[in-house]
Amino acid sequence: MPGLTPENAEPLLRAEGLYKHLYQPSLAFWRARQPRTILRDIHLSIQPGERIGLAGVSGAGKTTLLNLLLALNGADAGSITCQGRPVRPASTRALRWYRRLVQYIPQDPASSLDPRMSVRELIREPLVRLSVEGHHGRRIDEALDRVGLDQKFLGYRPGALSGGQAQRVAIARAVALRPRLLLADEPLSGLDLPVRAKVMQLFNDMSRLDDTAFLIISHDLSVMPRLCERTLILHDGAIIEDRPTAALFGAPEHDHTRALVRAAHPDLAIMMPAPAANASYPVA
Ligand SMILES: Nc1ncnc2c1ncn2[C@@H]1O[C@H](COP(=O)(O)OP(=O)(O)OP(=O)(O)O)[C@@H](O)[C@H]1O
Repeated sequence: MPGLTPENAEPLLRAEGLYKHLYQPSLAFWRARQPRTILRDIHLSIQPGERIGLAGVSGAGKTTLLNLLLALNGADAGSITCQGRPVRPASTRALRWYRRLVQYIPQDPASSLDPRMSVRELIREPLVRLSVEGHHGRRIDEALDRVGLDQKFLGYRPGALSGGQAQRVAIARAVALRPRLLLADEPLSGLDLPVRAKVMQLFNDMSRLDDTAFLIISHDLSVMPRLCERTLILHDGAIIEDRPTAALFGAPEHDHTRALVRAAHPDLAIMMPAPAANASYPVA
């Protein structure tokens, strides 16, 4: 029997053959409702510590896929497993173990954080909701420290935070649960350059030091070389590329990817090193 190597080890998260259809009412009442396929035959596997980018233009299906991976919606076909266990939208209780392993960092946290709660309450809330045992105060201090925010912010409410500070509170909420995978939706958008650099450094450290995996979703391909070793391109509901980021930027296989690379940075393609089978891209 072969040993358990990274190649044959069960990934942290595996999606196989996912389909999602949308049933739109037909304008002609005598015709049956016509399903529209939003996601088609999605295969995806995420190993511990991997940083993967998922890019695609508006309407490509990123949010729909994210909602399946977060078990907020069910797929019409295919399966998702986490550490070998099936993941299905079910009761909150049944999903508790999954929510502790897989956390979400929302786009635009400034507007998604409850304005009535202090930073301390915001970070504690998921620990209570998911019945995390142990000393919550210690976890809150640790999470705040991890995202580089001073303890004085614990008493602040979201209205008193800058965009970058709110983003870090949103990350601290997820980090306090010590998740194995973070799904981050446009995590750098709206941040100024120094804060962007801090968030990128944090993600990099978490993947290297704690083996936390990341799936970073963005319509902007230019974030991928800075953050992700592997990049997936979603186009019209299908993954058309899944390759090491440097290889993808060095020699995009699809016209659609070429257009995305050009839009991300006109000079980026020629700045990239030649693609190699095991290429990885240095994170700034
Ligand atoms: N509830 C819905 N009703 C009608 N169409 C929908 C619905 N949800 C998704 N769609 C359609 O499914 C497709 C994929 O949408 P989705 O929101 O997943 O794309 P996206 O890549 O996340 O786009 P964006 O970057 O703009 O958020 C789009 O064509 C969208 O119009």
